[in-house]
Amino acid sequence: MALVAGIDSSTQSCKVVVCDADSGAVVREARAPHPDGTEIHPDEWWSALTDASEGLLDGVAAVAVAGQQHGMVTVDGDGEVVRPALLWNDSRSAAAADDLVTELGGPKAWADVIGSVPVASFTVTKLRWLAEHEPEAAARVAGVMLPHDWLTWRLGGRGEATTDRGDASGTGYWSPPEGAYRTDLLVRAFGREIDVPRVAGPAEVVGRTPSGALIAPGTGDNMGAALGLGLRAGDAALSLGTSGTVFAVNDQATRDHSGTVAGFADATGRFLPLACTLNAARVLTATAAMLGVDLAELDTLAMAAEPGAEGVVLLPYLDGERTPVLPDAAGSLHGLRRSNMRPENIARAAVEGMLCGLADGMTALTDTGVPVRRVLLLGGGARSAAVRAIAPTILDAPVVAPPAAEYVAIGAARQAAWALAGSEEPPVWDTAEAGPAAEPAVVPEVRERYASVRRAAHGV
Ligand SMILES: Nc1ncnc2c1ncn2[C@@H]1O[C@H](COP(=O)(O)OP(=O)(O)O)[C@@H](O)[C@H]1O
Ligand SMILES: O=C(CO)[C@@H](O)[C@H](O)COP(=O)(O)O
Repeated sequence: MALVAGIDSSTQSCKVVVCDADSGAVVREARAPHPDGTEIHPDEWWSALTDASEGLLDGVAAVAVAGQQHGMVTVDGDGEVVRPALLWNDSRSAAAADDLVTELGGPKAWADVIGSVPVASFTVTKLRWLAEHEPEAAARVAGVMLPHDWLTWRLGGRGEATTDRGDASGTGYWSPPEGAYRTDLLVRAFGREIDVPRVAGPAEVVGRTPSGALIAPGTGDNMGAALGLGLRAGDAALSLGTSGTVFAVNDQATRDHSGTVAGFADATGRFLPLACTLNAARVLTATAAMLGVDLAELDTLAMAAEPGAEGVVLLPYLDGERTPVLPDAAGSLHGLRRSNMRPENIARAAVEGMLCGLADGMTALTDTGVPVRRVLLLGGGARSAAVRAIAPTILDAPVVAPPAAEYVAIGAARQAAWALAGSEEPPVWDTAEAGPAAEPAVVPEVRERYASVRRAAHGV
């Protein structure tokens, strides 16, 4: 039995799974935490990866890394890290994003060229911020990589730097419709040309680990999840990790001029239109902490309240927000009265608020012409019984919760198995076989009230 490994280096932790290359069955797995913060030295990711994979990779024939998207890793001419990486959820480059959008002629101009309208998450805006705010560090930069690029490069002994089209599509200087770097946009942002990783083919072998395992190109974490779930036409994944994402695999490139849907590429040669919120599973942990309960008790409270939480609405912009673009917003509770100010309603409002933002993302996705006939829940937040119970009251499509598993890491392992097999298509794995879907039981007033509170509070 050949074994392959997949690594998910995400915002809060590094997860490693080892799978049977033929069936995808998970043979063993481990994880290690990442430090909190929106600015992290990449050595922290390496150390978590090393800790999590300790003793796990023996006998593994191929490996791939899927990583949190967009993070800016800058290296000097010797390959040394210039400054800690700015992560996807670091909003300091919001003004740089506005400037870049205006300079190119507005949101449509960006969407037409790269399929997305850059916001502070995108690497291109972080490069502009660095050039403007830290000119001495910027002067030492010889190259820029994404988190998964840098880890893949380290695994391979710091040889050639590579990336894949999925993760490259979140930089803002690689165009999914054109399938090529737009060096002009990188130079526009940073002021000069710097090295970028070569974009490898979806199942190319890009190196070997010191123990001889093949290294596949890896990808962004959402693209990894799409591979791990085996997303098909009509499926939308709704991931509740640190970020909330809703995405689908599509044959055509997406260009959403409103910017709500990012027109990313996937890890197989197709496309991955995606909407992303900055506040997802941590809305639940923060609400549980505020109420002084654990996550299971939060579930019980939320499920004891009526849909709509008797009028209580949480706008969950605890870390600012990306969709809608409100980088400086704070969260807010609305509709409190003496009669409804109960923990049950606050818990329910947290789950509903988190899901309403993603329901809006799903509507934007279908508005671009992507069909959604089924929603698959994944990520840490999908382990919540309340989320699984409440999702059908908010999302206008049948909802399924595949068995709880690390689908990003499994997707990376599937890519590794693909590179190992050298086949045209990825191996067929049925790791995400889900039970019956919960039919939608939408309570329209919940989203309507959420939207009217959001408009009143933020004008969007
Ligand atoms: N049963 C649960 N209910 C609610 N949230 C959960 C549950 N289990 C895990 N989480 C949350 O999921 C998050 C981690 O999810 P994960 O998808 O691994 O995130 P990331 O990939 O961004 O690091 C944490 O914030 C954790 O508190
Ligand atoms: O920025 C995005 C998508 O565009 C995020 O989805 C990141 O890729 C982080 O993922 P998680 O750590 O939340 O899984």
